[in-house]
Amino acid sequence: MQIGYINISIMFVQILESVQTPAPLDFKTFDTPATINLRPPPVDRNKSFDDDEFTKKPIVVKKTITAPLNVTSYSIADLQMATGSFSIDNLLGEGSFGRVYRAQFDDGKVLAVKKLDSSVLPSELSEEFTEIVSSISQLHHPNVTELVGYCSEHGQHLLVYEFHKNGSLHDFLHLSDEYNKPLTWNSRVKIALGTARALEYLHEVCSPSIIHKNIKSTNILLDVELNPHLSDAGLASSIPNADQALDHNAGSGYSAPEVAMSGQYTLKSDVYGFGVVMLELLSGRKAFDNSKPRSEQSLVRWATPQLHDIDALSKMVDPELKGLYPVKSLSRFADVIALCVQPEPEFRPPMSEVVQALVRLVQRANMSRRTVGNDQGSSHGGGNADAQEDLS
Ligand SMILES: Nc1ncnc2c1ncn2[C@@H]1O[C@H](COP(=O)(O)OP(=O)(O)OP(=O)(O)O)[C@@H](O)[C@H]1O
Repeated sequence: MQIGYINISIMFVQILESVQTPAPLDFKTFDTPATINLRPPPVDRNKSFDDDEFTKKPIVVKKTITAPLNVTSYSIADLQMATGSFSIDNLLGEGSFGRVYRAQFDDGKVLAVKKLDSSVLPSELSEEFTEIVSSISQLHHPNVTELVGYCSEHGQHLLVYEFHKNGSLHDFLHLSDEYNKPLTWNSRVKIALGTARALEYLHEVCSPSIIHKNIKSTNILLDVELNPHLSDAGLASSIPNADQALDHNAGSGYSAPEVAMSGQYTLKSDVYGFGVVMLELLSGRKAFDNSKPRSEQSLVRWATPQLHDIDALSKMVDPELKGLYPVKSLSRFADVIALCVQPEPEFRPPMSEVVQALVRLVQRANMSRRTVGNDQGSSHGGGNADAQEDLS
């Protein structure tokens, strides 16, 4: 009887210890970035009840590997109210993983709700969803869209993010209307630098490092001050079958050549996608545009031979800028692009180097502004595109 009591006590202490020792991801700097999977090792569902390890810790096995959820849990009813029953009027867009809705709550707060498609995450995978939420909720960076909540009810899985009023960089660049003025050169540099910092954080600060896998201008959201926020961070690397859902990206113009060949995503394929976004910022063109003549449809193929030729560059630059850009800044920006979109992944720079190059570009622009007084001397079109903003 007493032995039984001691055994039960030991088991109880074991369970308590396991529950009290969650394994949160740490975000220390690391030396050798590895290809990562944010998810903990999969649980072997074929293990029998006789299995030694299984019988010793039957309840707490998953608890020890999933960090606590520190985001709000919403009910479906809450989200239905806030999105007008997921009405078309509140639909912000639809992507690889599901639809995104604008949600306005009773207290006036506005958030974005991503309803994951059941084909992406079947209803029975609720435990996997908890792990996904747990992983993504640990990402905190000023240029990464923050996960603020989730909902897992009736087999539905929804992610609730902060809402960015100015929508995506893609829409801002390519669907500009009377409300969206063309982006100034400085705003473009600011967006590139912020996005580079977000990727540097995922690649080189998070441990294990996170491959975004889906860098493109629709995943860069802009706030009211046009600061960029990278969306979907940690999503593709934690959803079990994400790579299949991302297959349609093959012809989108953002996919690195080696991804198109082998389907293998790496940190360097993210760097390539980032280079394509920079090209979009420079040229105002889409990554792939089938309304253009064949030789100009792929932005990378069309633009890369011209990146080191200043005359060609000035023809390639977004006409919406109306010549208002400092020529040196443009050519340094083009140099960074050329490094990022190299066909050989091993020659592409790590994101920390991209950040440093863009910081130097901004610092030089700020210095020359201080010494010259304004940009007129160096602006291609004689305008003063950048005098009003400090990017550093
Ligand atoms: N947090 C948000 N705030 C404001 N708008 C958002 C937010 N998240 C997404 N959107 C809008 O919803 C659209 C769809 O987003 P989503 O990420 O689902 O798809 P996508 O970026 O077009 O494609 P993919 O799923 O391949 O990334 C975005 O282009 C953007 O306009």
